[in-house]
Amino acid sequence: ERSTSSFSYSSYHTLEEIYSWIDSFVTEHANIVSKIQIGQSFENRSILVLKFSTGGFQRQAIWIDTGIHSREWITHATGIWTADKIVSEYGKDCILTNILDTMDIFLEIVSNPDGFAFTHSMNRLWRKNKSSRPGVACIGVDLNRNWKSGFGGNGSNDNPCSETYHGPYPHSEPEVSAIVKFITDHRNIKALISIHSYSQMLMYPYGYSLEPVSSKEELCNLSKSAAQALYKVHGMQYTYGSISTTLYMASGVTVDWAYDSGIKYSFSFELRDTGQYGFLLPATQIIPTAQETWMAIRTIMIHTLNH
Ligand SMILES: O=C(NO)N[C@@H](Cc1ccccc1)C(=O)O
Ligand SMILES: [Zn+2]
Repeated sequence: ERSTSSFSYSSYHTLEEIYSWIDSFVTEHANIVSKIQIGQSFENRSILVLKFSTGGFQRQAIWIDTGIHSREWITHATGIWTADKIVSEYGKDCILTNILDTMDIFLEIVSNPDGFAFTHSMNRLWRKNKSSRPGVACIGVDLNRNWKSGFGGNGSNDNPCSETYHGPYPHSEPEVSAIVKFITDHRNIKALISIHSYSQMLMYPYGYSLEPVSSKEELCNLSKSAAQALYKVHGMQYTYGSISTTLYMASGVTVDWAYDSGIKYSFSFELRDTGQYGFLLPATQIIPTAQETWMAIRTIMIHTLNH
């Protein structure tokens, strides 16, 4: 991509197109965006994070990841649009400007690059990463079951051929350990938003337990406000609540690890739709989905700034 002006934000893109867009995007907005490689995938692809910062050092920050499940293409597309929204709103939208004048934003768009490449080449519905181990018959670990909190519990599977295989041990997967290392070393991440599709839900911990988290009132109210802000844009209804009570038991998930690591404002989205197209959401819905999701993300960010 020579420049982002020719990039279509209303289309789905390949890994190569996204990585070259990232380079153009960072070049064009070098005053506020930088690119960090936090690690390498199992198949040795770069794992890239965009950093949005207006200065300071180790400022309190917000982490957003998309694409941890490779078939959920609407999430990468939403991440890309969100990156462009952040740079275009800075200096215009006073809420986003206030956020970025105090906090940094980290955005990992392709959190599972090997799986994503595979959805373009071989299997559009591939979910896991592409790790393989001697003597193990099937490929891939579910990167949303490989985290330490509740690892191996109900709502994950110890069968390597399962779509929810948790892996041999917590943080065994390079795509997960890279994030763990980055967030742990940073020491000042205040909110984490991990974006999936589909079902139209906004959820907070726990997935590994039916027990309510200590901050359940606050997280419930915040998820309600965020869902309402989302609804106002295009009338899409999102349900909200804890993962285990709203969706199903899921152990070893990103947001449970984040919450148990002290990141109180940890949320997971399930974007559009509710099953009509599912993972094959038409590209015509990319921008509407991203627009409404932005209003929910912005609600979570301003709450994080003010608390
Ligand atoms: O990935 C999908 N659907 O595609 N659903 C998520 C649901 C989820 C999201 C966040 C935390 C726990 C559970 C999954 O990993 O099962
Ligand atoms: Zn998912």
